[in-house]
Amino acid sequence: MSAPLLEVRDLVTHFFTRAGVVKAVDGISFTLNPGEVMGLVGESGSGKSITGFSLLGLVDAPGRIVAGSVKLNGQELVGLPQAELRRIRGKTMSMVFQDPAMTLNPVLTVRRQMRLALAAHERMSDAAATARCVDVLSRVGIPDAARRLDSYPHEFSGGMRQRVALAIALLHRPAVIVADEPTTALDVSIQAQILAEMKDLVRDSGTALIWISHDLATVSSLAGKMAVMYAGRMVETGPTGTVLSAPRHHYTRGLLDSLPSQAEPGQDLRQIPGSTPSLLGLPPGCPFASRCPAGTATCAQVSPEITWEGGRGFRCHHPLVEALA
Ligand SMILES: Nc1ncnc2c1ncn2[C@@H]1O[C@H](COP(=O)(O)OP(=O)(O)OP(=O)(O)O)[C@@H](O)[C@H]1O
Repeated sequence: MSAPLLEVRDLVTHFFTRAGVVKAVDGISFTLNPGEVMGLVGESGSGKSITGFSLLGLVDAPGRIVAGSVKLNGQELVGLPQAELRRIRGKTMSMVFQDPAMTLNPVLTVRRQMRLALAAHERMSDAAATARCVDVLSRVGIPDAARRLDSYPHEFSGGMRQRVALAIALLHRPAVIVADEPTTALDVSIQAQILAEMKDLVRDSGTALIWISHDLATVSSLAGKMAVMYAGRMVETGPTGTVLSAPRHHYTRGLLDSLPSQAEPGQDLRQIPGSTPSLLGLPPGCPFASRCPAGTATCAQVSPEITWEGGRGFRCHHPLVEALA
């Protein structure tokens, strides 16, 4: 069997702060093949964004990758000099952020920024560059793209701005896109449109997509497989339908129980009791132990290794066995 497009093994990223070591990403492993979409879910602060940044070599001091491997088309990215990572970023692997302002420069027209992004990796005639820009803008749902090229970011609505940022990420037809909550700040109807467009893009281009979100509904509609993060760790992973219908980890179950559709009409949503632990002083065992309905003394003391069963994996001493009703 050929090597996966992206292979992440035991990735660990820490921030070395005055207050101590923040274990933001603590042993993430997954593979991704062309055309696959993986959802990365978890509560705020669970390490989703830092995982995405780590893949692209975008973690700045006081943070750094301290262990693990990220292989893209078989090439190890961890430890590559920044100059080489820049050659890969935007070209073979690109990132879309929650806030399009992270990508877009407010004082440059869209044409100018796209031209600069193209020039970073390819020499092209003006005519060829314009054709490429119009093509990607049209593909992400920007009407009248040739005319809109000469607009500034503020002349677009929020949804259209995010589409422009997405178009820039797509300019070089990357093999992998890491999308960090790109629709979270948008209206629900615009979210649904962009999700539909992302599905088409992945289907038509074979691009692999990592879709970072705290929203299980978007992940369920877009991603064939998913990973659930808790306190920097990947606590469960597998095909999305299987994980959501028969979670093995109690945290995944808790997330599902807190969805509106799971609540009895007229009742408050069930929240997972307790709060997420500080990543500065994680307990020795399972970080979810103190909130877990099945937590035992062993769970508090011994960190569970990941158990792989078929295409899915989970880190739990007392995994759930029954599918959800
Ligand atoms: N520069 C930094 N210095 C210290 N700690 C940091 C730094 N950046 C991030 N962290 C820590 O890393 C942890 C993971 O952050 P991350 O942004 O990946 O979470 P997230 O799951 O993406 O959350 P959200 O959904 O809110 O974006 C957080 O607890 C945060 O405190």
